[in-house]
Amino acid sequence: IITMKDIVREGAQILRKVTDEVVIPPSEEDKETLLCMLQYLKNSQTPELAAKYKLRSGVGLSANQIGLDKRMFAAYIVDDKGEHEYTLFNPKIISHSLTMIYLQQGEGCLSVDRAVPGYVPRYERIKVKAYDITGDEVVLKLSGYPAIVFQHEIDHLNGIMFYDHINPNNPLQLPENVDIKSVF
Ligand SMILES: CC(C)(C)[C@H](NC(=O)Nc1cc(F)cc(F)c1)C(=O)N(CC(=O)NO)CC1CCCC1
Ligand SMILES: [Zn+2]
Repeated sequence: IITMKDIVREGAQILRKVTDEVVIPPSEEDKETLLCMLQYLKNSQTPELAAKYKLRSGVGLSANQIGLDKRMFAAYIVDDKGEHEYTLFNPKIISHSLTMIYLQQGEGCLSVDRAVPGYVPRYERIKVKAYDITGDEVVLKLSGYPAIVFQHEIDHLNGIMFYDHINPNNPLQLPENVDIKSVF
C-alpha cells in the first residue's frame, strides 16, 4: 500500500517536470498503480487506517507525487451527494469559465510539509478530457471544489505547485478585473 514515505516532498525535481503521457490502452501495471493511488486517498479518509498508517487525509494524488513520470492522477471526494472516485490518465482541460474561485482557507499539498498562506485562484468551471481506468475517453464537467481539486492535480502533472499561483507581494490579493469568489 502507499503510505507517507512513498510521497515525494517539494524540492524533488520530479515535482517540477511536465510528466509523460501514459500509453493508451493503459498497461496492467499503470492501472494497478493508479488504483493504489486511489486506495491511498480512501485509506487516508478512513480514521482508523489514517491513524494506523499515519496518513495525511488526501483528496487528490498525482503520479509524480509518488515519483512516477506518468500523466495520471486519482481523486476521492466525498460530498453530500456521496463518494466520487476518479482515476484518470492523460487529463487535459479543454475549456474553462472566465469566472474564478478560491478556497477561503487557501491550499496545502501532500508534498508540502509547511503551511503556505494565500489565495490560489482557480477556474470555477472546467471541462476535462481524459481516459478512464479502462482506457475509454471521458469528458468531465466540474465546478466548485471538485474543479479546484482537478486543477491542483493537473497542475502537478505540469510541474506546477499551488503556491506558484499565490501573489508573492500580497498573498491575500486577488487578481484584478477578474470575477472571483471564495469557496469554503
Ligand atoms: C494537502 C492536504 C491538506 C492533505 C489536502 N487534503 C485535503 O484537502 N483533505 C480533505 C479535504 C476535505 F474537504 C475533506 C477530507 F476528508 C479531506 C490534499 O489532499 N490536497 C491534495 C494534494 O495535495 N494533491 O497533490 C490538497 C488540496 C488543496 C486544494 C485541492 C486539493
Ligand atoms: Zn498537491
